[in-house]
Amino acid sequence: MKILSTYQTRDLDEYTIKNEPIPSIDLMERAAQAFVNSFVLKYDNTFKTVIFCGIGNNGGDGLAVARKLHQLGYDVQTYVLGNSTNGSIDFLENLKRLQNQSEVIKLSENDEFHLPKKEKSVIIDAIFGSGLNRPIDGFLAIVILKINQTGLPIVSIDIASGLFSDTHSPQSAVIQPTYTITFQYPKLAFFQPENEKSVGSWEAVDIGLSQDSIREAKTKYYYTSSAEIRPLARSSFSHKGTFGHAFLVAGSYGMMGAAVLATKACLRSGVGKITTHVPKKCVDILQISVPEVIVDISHNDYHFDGIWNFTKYDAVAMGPGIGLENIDKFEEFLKKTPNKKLIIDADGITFLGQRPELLKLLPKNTILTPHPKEFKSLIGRGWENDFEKLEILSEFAVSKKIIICLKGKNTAVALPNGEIHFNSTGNSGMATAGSGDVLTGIILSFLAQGYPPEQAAIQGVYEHGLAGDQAAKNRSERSMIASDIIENLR
Ligand SMILES: NC(=O)C1=CN([C@@H]2O[C@H](COP(=O)(O)OP(=O)(O)OC[C@H]3O[C@@H](n4cnc5c(N)ncnc54)[C@H](O)[C@@H]3O)[C@@H](O)[C@H]2O)[C@@H](O)CC1
Ligand SMILES: [K+]
Repeated sequence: MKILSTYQTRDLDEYTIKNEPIPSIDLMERAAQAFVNSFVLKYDNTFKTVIFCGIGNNGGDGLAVARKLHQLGYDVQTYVLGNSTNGSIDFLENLKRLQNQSEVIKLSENDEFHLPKKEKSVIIDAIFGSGLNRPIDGFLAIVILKINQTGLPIVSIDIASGLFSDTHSPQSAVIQPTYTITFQYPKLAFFQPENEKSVGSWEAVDIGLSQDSIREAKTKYYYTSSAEIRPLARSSFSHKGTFGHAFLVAGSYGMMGAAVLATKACLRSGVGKITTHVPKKCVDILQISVPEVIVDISHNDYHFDGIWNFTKYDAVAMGPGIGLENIDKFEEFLKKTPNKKLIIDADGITFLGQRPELLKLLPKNTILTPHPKEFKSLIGRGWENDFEKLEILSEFAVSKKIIICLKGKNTAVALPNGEIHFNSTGNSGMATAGSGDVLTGIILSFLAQGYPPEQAAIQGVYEHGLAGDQAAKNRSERSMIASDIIENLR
């Protein structure tokens, strides 16, 4: 699913209005209905509903929502903030329609107002939407801070008031919603950790914007939903050679869990065969934990000490738990991999950060799977905010011609063409030791089976999160561990 900018969304709105055609007031009605359809599933009409509206089109949505909820038997209290005579055309039309049916309280600068104390209340935020063009201050900022302090659930229409859709939002008055019901597409702001409190949970509802126009819109940002996941067909005339032979370099004495988890995850993701390279004293652990693995045994008893020949394998993964003893052997390994499908994780990424000139040795489309701290060490710098981080991420993937899965909530997969694909699956239970090793195993498996590297990365991240979500359902986010993710791969 595409993630479009505010300007693109405005164009889409205009195109839809002109070409469907549909009057803009009816499009607003459709948007308000889509919001209400979702809202009523969360808050039934036993909740007192307090709606704060600005005077632009976001406020217009709020007024239409107020009317619809009133008609559904909700106890609705509607506030309009600011001078309503300056309102947008569709705002003014919706104000008229609502005032015929229900009271509207107008608030400006020095007016006293009291927020609901009733426990069973919910606030709807329709002060500003995508039209925000500067930080909120003055009277409106005070209202927003008061709303946030009520402790009541808040549902934002389209986007939290005060939050910029496409750029960094300065620390100022921003609604902190429990839930955001956004129109048609998620906004880029939703995927930035710095905005966690200004988004809450979110859902995108279809308001019927022109599909032709959406198809033509150009963007570098995408949201991976189930519709984009297309597993390769598995022929029934197959044997274990059909599904590839993976090679994994992982584990060291005391860190064998990494090798076990990555190996198992690779097998559970459909690979034909896997050979795992481990130090001599670690062989028994691996062989007993995963009888299906073929073991390639190092000369060294305890840690990674170079490998000799891996030409026969379809894809190679390097790094989980190998230790940081031998960077020279790591360099030697990279020199032997000019045409390999390759994924590098964990200690392998740390090596690249320690010796950045090695990045030149990575084959095109190599997949790296850093978490933010590892990514910082890889690029040798930090960032001022999460939007800058995305720019750096995209530029790095383009300039090095590699794929980077920057791990976290909504893991961002950056491709060599500059695109960034945000993942839609996963939960906080996956922030647990070994979870990254499982991801490496899954992506390795897909690479060995012949998935194009971009798809292996995007789909690997998606399936990893999906299995994690199932694991959290079976246990809980708190008690799940990395092995549970493997058990829930399907
Ligand atoms: N364009 C359309 O056809 C549709 C728009 N929709 C709604 O319209 C919203 C966008 O509406 P608008 O473009 O009218 O903009 P908003 O309603 O977000 O803002 C209204 C106006 O407030 C002013 N403003 C911006 N920042 C301010 C600040 N910090 N302090 C004081 N004033 C400020 C600007 O002049 C802005 O145009 C969307 O978020 C969505 O909710 C929906 O009804 C769907 C259809
Ligand atoms: K809003």
